Amino acid sequence: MSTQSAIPVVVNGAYGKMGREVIKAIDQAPDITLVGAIGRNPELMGQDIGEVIGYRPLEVPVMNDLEVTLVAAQSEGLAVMVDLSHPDSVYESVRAAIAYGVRPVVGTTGLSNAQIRDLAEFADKASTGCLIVPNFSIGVVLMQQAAQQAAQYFDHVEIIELHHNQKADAPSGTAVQTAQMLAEAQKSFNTPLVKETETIPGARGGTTPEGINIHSVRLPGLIAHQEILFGSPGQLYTLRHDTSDRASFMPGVLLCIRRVIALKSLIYGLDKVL
Ligand SMILES: NC(=O)C1=CN([C@@H]2O[C@H](COP(=O)(O)OP(=O)(O)OC[C@H]3O[C@@H](n4cnc5c(N)ncnc54)[C@H](OP(=O)(O)O)[C@@H]3O)[C@@H](O)[C@H]2O)C=CC1
Ligand SMILES: O=C(O)C1=N[C@H](C(=O)O)C[C@H](O)C1
Repeated sequence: MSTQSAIPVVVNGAYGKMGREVIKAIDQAPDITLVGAIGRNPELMGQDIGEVIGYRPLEVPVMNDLEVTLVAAQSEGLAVMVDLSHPDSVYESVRAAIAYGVRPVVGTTGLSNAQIRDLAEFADKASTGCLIVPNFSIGVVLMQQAAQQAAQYFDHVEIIELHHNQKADAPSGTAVQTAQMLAEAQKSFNTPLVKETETIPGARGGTTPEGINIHSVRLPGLIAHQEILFGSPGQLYTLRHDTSDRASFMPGVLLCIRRVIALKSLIYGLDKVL
């Protein structure tokens, strides 16, 4: 019989589209317990987060003071902050969590490479685990691994990511991570055959330092989708992942909560902790 008590978790961005799903998933996980819920809407302060999200009373009030909530969480044991908020605020929130010894699981996208490097250094110095995970779904990990294999054989690749039109950042964190994984093949992609001219700026998408084009589509009716297209003379190889429900992210989120408490440094990507 295990004597370990449940892992205390704070959710930042608690009543957002992802935050609310995470709160329900935590409630159904016997080894994890919600101890804090952060949001900014002053009208919701002090209200029960379970009721705010239309679930069931959870006896955890919505708070807008991250630091107070982190201190309270830390007093309950080795605590975790799941961040599903906004690119503008995520860097500061993650730094604050590390400073208070609370392990961040970061789903929020839009962090720059420099910010990630800085957080890695900070987590290392503090010997505090931190997981940055641009995509929590297993299907995306499998697609990225297949893409890495294909990159050994194809010299031409473009990424198309498609999301709902309430998404703040472009390209998606998943697309950025996918391009970085392709770049591990250490080759130059997409050498142009002709001089290209964009008659509409941006028509060829954004280009990563490795020369991989990323195209971002934003439309109502979409959730989260990505295609990776490899081309070579006479053939096209397409990998595609579709998210039809945010439930697909929850096993990954719960896994990361369980994994991060044993870490002493920052790890980037779900694939590294599976
Ligand atoms: N890693 C993954 O697998 C996934 C990652 N994501 C990422 O998670 C993040 C959240 O996505 P989603 O739930 O769809 O977004 P939502 O906009 O639905 O939710 C974000 C929440 O964060 C709060 N918020 C917004 N701005 C700020 C800010 N500046 N400071 C603090 N809190 C803020 C908002 O509440 P309020 O303004 O009231 O505080 C809101 O409730 C995005 O970066 C998205 O890309 C999404 C899906 C999967
Ligand atoms: O904003 C979203 O919705 C999503 N964001 C993440 C990203 O930017 O890759 C993960 C997933 O695509 C959903």
